[in-house]
Amino acid sequence: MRKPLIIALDFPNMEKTKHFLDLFGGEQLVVKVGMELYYQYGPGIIDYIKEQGHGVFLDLKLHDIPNTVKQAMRGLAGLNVDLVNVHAAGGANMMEAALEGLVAGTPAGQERPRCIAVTQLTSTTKEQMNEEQRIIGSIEESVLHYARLTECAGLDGVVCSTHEVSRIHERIGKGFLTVTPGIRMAEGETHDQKRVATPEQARRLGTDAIVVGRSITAAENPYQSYKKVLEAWEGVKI
Ligand SMILES: O=c1ccn([C@@H]2O[C@H](COP(=O)(O)O)[C@@H](O)[C@H]2O)c(=O)[nH]1
Repeated sequence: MRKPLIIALDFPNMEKTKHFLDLFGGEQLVVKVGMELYYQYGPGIIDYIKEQGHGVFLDLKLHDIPNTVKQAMRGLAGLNVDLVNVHAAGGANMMEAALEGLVAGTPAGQERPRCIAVTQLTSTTKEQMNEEQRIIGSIEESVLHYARLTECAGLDGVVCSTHEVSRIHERIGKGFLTVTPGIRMAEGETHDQKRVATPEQARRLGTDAIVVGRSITAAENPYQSYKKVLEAWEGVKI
């Protein structure tokens, strides 16, 4: 099965989003809708993207008390998205509640969206984690801890950086999804990302899906950049 390249649609408005998607003609994509678009347009933006036939990862990173997250997930389950997420730092009870909400809100006959948890953001360094979050040890230890917690809560996988993928697969198993942002071409600018990797590294380390934003969306020719990242990710000439 083809492993997804998820394009992060971090655009300021609907017009720019539509213009970007039009560049791909009829090609079926998997895209990520985050806070920037969803907080402005709500379910309407999801309906529009689904109508175009694209898969959707709704990246809202829920983090609140269990009951609030449960009820929010119940609502999101009705949007027919493929993947949603929470912050693992919200704890096991919150993650279990998220799953309960998703199961309860999924319309009969539809598959429930898969649910993953953010471990340590790819913009976080070890120093920040140690000093600001007061979590001791290495990033890898913290990510692994959150991944185990996520698995125990019954979720489908995690968001992490490419560099933690092999340890997670080794400890938890290959069926546990690893979705990795922080993807950059070797020559690319890293922006605010700290734990970055190239698409080739992600493929070699066994990542299940990569999330790519600015390397494609901010490129002069987004379609050409998409093809370049896809070739590197899939390891074949397209
Ligand atoms: O740890 C995380 C979790 C989520 N993201 C999201 O992925 C994209 C990355 O965009 P780039 O432009 O390729 O940096 C963005 O939407 C983030 O919200 C992440 O980067 N790291």
